[in-house]
Amino acid sequence: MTVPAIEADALGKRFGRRAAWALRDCSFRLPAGRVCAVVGPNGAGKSTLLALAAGLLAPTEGTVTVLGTDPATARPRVGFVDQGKPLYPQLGVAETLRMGADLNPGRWDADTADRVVAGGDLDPRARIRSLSGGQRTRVALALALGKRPELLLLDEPMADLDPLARHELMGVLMGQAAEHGTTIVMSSHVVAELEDSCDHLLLIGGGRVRLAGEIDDLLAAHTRVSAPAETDLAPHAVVEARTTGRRLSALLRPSGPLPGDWRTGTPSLEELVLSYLRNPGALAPAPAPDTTETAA
Ligand SMILES: Nc1ncnc2c1ncn2[C@@H]1O[C@H](COP(=O)(O)OP(=O)(O)OP(=O)(O)O)[C@@H](O)[C@H]1O
Repeated sequence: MTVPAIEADALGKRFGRRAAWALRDCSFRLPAGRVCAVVGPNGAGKSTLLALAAGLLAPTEGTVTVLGTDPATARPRVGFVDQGKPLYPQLGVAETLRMGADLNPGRWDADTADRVVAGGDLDPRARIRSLSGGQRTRVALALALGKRPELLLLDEPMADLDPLARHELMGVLMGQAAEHGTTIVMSSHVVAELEDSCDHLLLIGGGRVRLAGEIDDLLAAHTRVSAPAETDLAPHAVVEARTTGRRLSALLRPSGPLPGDWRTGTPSLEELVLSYLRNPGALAPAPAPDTTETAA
């Protein structure tokens, strides 16, 4: 059996005995080698989940296993770029990369780290404190990629990058995944941008996993339909339905063939995510059978 990159079982976290749960009862399994999008509204628990996987927070209940072991033990094999991109402000860019090389003897990928920094036209002598938010992100990504991690956890890595830099660095990340089989887990609010690059989805809402699985499977399991307003949608599972004038528009999980006079289409990832977020009561499909098992 292939070891999953991350496996969470009834994982929960709260910051203090009386505080609300930031994350509760989260169970999912992320196969190794995938590029996974973690999406959800502000305060949903995305950063908390990534920090738990990075071993920077301890669970209040449940467990999280990373690369087959506990997060602290896995840390040398994991790269993490926090939302705040913490770096040493007094160091220069080149010094920061040298520090990365010193901290990761034997596995430092200087070519990749240098290439990421060079793409931003950064002066190697510039102090971190003098860089813009997007330039700091570039250095933080260079540091994380230089470590050549097996698992890369990125908390909103693209948020302060300009569109060209986003495109270029997304390409670097996808290249890393394709060439080295790196598992990448990235949170983002720009769902439309994730559809082409990510192959797995983890949708978090209200501290719980609302939807998880391979994006192609999730899209194939749902259908956008348009039918006359009085149509009964049973027995199909309705995620969202709205009547506008004489038409009923809905997002369904069909439980059998649909009537031929309904107009149907496959939803985009953004439509799927928005429908689930707008309808907290909508039940997610049962998890797909585990495909990480390999024949012995
Ligand atoms: N250090 C902390 N102390 C207390 N509460 C916290 C702490 N970190 C997060 N929380 C709370 O946990 C919940 C989840 O926060 P988290 O930062 O994980 O959400 P998020 O999905 O990453 O949000 P965003 O999209 O805004 O970055 C929020 O209610 C937040 O207030």
